[in-house]
Amino acid sequence: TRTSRPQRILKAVQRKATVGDPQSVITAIDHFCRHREWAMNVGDEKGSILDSVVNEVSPVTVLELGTYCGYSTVRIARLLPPGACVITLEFNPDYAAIARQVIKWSGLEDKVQLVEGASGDCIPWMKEHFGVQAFDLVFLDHWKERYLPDTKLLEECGLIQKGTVLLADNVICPGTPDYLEYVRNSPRYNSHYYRSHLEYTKAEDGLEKSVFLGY
Ligand SMILES: O=C(NCCCCc1cc2ccncc2s1)c1cc(-c2ccc(F)cc2)cc(O)c1O
Ligand SMILES: [Mg+2]
Repeated sequence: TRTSRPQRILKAVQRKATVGDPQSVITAIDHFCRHREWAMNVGDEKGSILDSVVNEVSPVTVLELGTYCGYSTVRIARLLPPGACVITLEFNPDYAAIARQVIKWSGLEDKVQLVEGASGDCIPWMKEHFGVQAFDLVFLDHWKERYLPDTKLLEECGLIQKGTVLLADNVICPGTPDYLEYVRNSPRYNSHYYRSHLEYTKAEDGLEKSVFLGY
């Protein structure tokens, strides 16, 4: 059967990127998705905003919800200092298998823990299994209707503490209206919308950054 789109993305990385060079992996994926086939990576425009938030937060522990091919995992991990790490959850085993190879090609496997499973099942085990106290940064990029329930679950599990930054992709397209309403109206979050575009297109999309203010 035909290869899958994630497999074709991995091929583009193996053809165009240099092993151990995260920027070349990012550039190879962006080139493929802009000129060959669209894919749901956060992309270069929103990716630059992601980079600036990671640099501003200088997180020690990051949670990414939704790995896909590992594009944003590589963007985040390449900016982390030694000792910092990103735990990334992926539900789809085929996506996870490709992401592991993309992350390995970039040479960042020591900074990444890829967990296969559904966010609702994995989040309650985070403290026990991974010795995480609280996350400094959470990048939400998974099922759009899971953004709000998983944010509430993270709060209940004590994985969001004063100062934790939530950064959510696709708040306009496909859209996460209930999540936006919650973080923008809750007295416990300070929210800011970074206007941008849907990856590799002219359609509007953006990232919402929400800082938890504590109880
Ligand atoms: O669905 C999107 N992303 C989530 C994929 C769901 C994968 C999951 C990961 C995981 C981990 C843990 N638990 C549960 C889950 S479920 C997505 C879709 C578009 C888009 C935009 C316009 C279109 F016309 C068509 C697609 C753009 C984007 O940037 C996206 O991120
Ligand atoms: Mg996205």
